[in-house]
Amino acid sequence: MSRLDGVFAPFLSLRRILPMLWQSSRYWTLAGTVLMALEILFGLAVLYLLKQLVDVVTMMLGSEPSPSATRTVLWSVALTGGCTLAYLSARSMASLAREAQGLLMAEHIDHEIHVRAVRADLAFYESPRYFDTLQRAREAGNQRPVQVVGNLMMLIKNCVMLAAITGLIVTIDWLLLPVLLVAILPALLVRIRFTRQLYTWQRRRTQMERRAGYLDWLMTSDVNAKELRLNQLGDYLREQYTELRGVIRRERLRITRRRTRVELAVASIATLAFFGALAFLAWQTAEGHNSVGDLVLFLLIFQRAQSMGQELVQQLARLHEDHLFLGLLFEFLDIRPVISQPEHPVPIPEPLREGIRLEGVTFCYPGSDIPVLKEIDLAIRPGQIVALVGANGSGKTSLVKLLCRLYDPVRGRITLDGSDIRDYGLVEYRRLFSVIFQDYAHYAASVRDNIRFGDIRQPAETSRVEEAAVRAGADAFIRELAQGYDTRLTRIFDEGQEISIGQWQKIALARAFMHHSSVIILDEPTSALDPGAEFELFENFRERIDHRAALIISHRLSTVRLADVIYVLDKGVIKETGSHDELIGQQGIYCELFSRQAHHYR
Ligand SMILES: Nc1ncnc2c1ncn2[C@@H]1O[C@H](COP(=O)(O)OP(=O)(O)OP(=O)(O)O)[C@@H](O)[C@H]1O
Repeated sequence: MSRLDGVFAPFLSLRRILPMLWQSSRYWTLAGTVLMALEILFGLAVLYLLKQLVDVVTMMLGSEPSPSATRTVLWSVALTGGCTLAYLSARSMASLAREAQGLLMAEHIDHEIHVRAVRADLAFYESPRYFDTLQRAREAGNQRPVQVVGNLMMLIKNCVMLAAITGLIVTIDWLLLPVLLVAILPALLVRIRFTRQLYTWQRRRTQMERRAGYLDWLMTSDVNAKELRLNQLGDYLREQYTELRGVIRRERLRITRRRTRVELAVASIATLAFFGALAFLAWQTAEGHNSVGDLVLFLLIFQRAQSMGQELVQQLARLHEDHLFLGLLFEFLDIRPVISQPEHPVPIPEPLREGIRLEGVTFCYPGSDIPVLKEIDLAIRPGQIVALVGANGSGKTSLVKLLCRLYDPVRGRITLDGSDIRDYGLVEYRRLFSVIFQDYAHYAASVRDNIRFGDIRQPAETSRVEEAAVRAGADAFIRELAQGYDTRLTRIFDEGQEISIGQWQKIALARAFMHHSSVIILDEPTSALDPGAEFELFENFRERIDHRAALIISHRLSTVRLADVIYVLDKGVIKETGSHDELIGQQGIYCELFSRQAHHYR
């Protein structure tokens, strides 16, 4: 990118920012623009009136004092004072408008980020590259867009002011114009160069910053407090954190040191230019080519112009910096989900006749070409209970993610009543399922909401929450809590209460039962339940789930016995299929696993 491009690039951001600004705060945008115009107008009027005042007083010095001349001076003073008051009021109101604009724009950007974050594919959160984009968008901050507009307004204001003052300087001697340029331009180029360097460095360091943030979270969050203390990890983590912060600090200071050196050189050139010009003017004045007044005027306004120029440089540099960081925000806002909605979705069959089938499904996670599922054929018919068993990492959870269309297969297809699931509306299709994953959510909300989140379309006071809790075997312990269903869970907020892991799991189960879906998917649903609770859950499981279809993943083979069909996954491949009795008869992997577990129980 050329230097000139660098200077003008920030204005490109405005193409996207201005419509956002207009959308988020029309009233304040209009008010802010009008007030800024008034501020410039009154500011210039004050300068002009001051000059007039000095002219009038100078004229009076050479003439006799008279009441009319005194009145003129007093009127002139009053007018200048009035304009100054108007200027100050416009400036204050403009700053109020900018603040209001800023708050509304920040909310708007937050909203845009949240919409994209919620819609983003699951892959987004499972890939560090994408996750960095989110982090950088967050760092770009929600204040940047409004800063760009604020800076631009100030820039326009300063440009108008500087033009007026430059005009005055040229009236002294046009040769002073190149001197003024030498005093301003190099500083501008230097600032732009270092802003770019800082930006590139920050982009490179996102991962490191995120890692430091993670270590900070490890040391300060309650989630890991127990392990951290028992394993005495505190010192180790602190050292790692200090080391990372040290690298970040040193690198940043290196850039700032370089910048300070170059800026000092540039400031020296500007000072040389100023004193050179002063020497020239002093010589000209001594030779009688200039008046002493010109010399005084030069001393008064050249430095003012120089400081305005520096402000301008800073505003341009800030605008440039904002533009770079806004690029990061736009990068995130432009990410489109890969799991997309068809243009003309097929209506979901009601009720399901054939159910769901996986036909030759192969799947690799994005960024990897190692298949975690290979040529999978599997069917879940309406009302059928299907179980999936297999060693850790054999691909069970990945298969559930494909079923729910959190990912699409790389090869093969998944069908619902014969049609590819990519032909159905995404939201409608996902609504067919209620799922609890192994790492189910612990919401810092009331017990009622924790369950209702399984079907948020239900009203806040729905009796379905209690029904779901009864089905999950959670009702009894919930009623014993201090505020029953209204008890707030987790200790993140005041009055929150913590419950045991098994109790959390029962609440997660209730959340899955809350939604009257066509298919219920339970990934390790009883890993934390006591044997009594587990037995009760599966004793009359079919009635409990209203004879809907279910997919159960469990390492406890006593649990999967009740399934109509059991699939045995091994390294992403289905090795055995059949009912419990059939698989025992096959004397294969399942039979061996079952015998081993049964042996332990005996
Ligand atoms: N987000 C991911 N990105 C890349 N690879 C992944 C991701 N999640 C899982 N894997 C890989 O996919 C394979 C299957 O993982 P999966 O979670 O499906 O196994 P699982 O059978 O459910 O295991 P477990 O019984 O331990 O829950 C593993 O080798 C794992 O490393």
